[in-house]
Amino acid sequence: MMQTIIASDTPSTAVPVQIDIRHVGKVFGGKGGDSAVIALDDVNLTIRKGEFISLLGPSGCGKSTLLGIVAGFQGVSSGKIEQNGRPILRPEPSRTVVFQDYALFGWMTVQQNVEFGLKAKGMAKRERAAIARELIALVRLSGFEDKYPHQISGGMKQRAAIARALAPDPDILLMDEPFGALDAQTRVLLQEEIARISSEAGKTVLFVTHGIDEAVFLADRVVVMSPRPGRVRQEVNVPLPRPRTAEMRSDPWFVQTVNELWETLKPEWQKGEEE
Ligand SMILES: Nc1ncnc2c1ncn2[C@@H]1O[C@H](COP(=O)(O)OP(=O)(O)OP(=O)(O)O)[C@@H](O)[C@H]1O
Repeated sequence: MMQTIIASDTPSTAVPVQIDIRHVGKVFGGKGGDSAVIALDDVNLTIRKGEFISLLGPSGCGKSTLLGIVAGFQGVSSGKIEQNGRPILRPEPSRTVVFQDYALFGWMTVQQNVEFGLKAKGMAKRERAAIARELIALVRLSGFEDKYPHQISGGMKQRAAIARALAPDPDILLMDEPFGALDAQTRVLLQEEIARISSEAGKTVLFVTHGIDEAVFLADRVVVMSPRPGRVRQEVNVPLPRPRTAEMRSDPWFVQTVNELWETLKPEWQKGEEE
């Protein structure tokens, strides 16, 4: 098996821990004759402020379940999960989520979608309009403020969804296969965009993906999960400097790491295909 690589730019232990996942287990079903599914088993993960973590693994290894637990959508069956030392019990604006299917409100313009969370918080119109405009510029959608979701492309919808998720100024941005529905070229462009946006916004990010190259390209640390039961099998620190740029995809370390991860994960992917 591949060696876990410890990079020289591993976030210092002086950087505060933001999310602390300790011995987390999650079981679905098992009542009334159902067979239980152990979605997560003894998962441990520490996420430090400002880190970009990719959660990588084949279908069914519990990535979305873990992201949902960090979001506060669902509780743990065992173990504990904390944000800044306090248990995560419910969804909060300090942790926002970008899903694969955009989840924009179809009856609202881009501007209104981005303002939505700020309006819900009771922020005054001028202030929220100014914040939304800034974020729309950050995701390079200036000029499209008044468009409705059906009037813009999939990639633009996902940019708008990212701006909307950044609007409440969350501690952590949770992204569940956000580029999964996009064509290959748009996906590559958006990967470069999120690398830039997360650096510029200085956000902690937990990014769920099946894509090995996407996981390595974006992350400070790739957390590799294995299925049945879902566990963390390996962590790879990524020594590539920030901001990430397209040419880093041909860096020998990048190419070798993607290949090694593929060799490691291939049997599990093949097994998943056969099921
Ligand atoms: N609400 C639920 N009820 C029952 N089983 C569930 C539920 N949610 C997830 N599971 C099961 O838990 C396991 C982990 O699922 P999860 O969706 O977290 O995996 P994943 O790695 O995100 O997969 P994918 O990449 O396909 O989205 C799977 O076996 C799945 O069928």
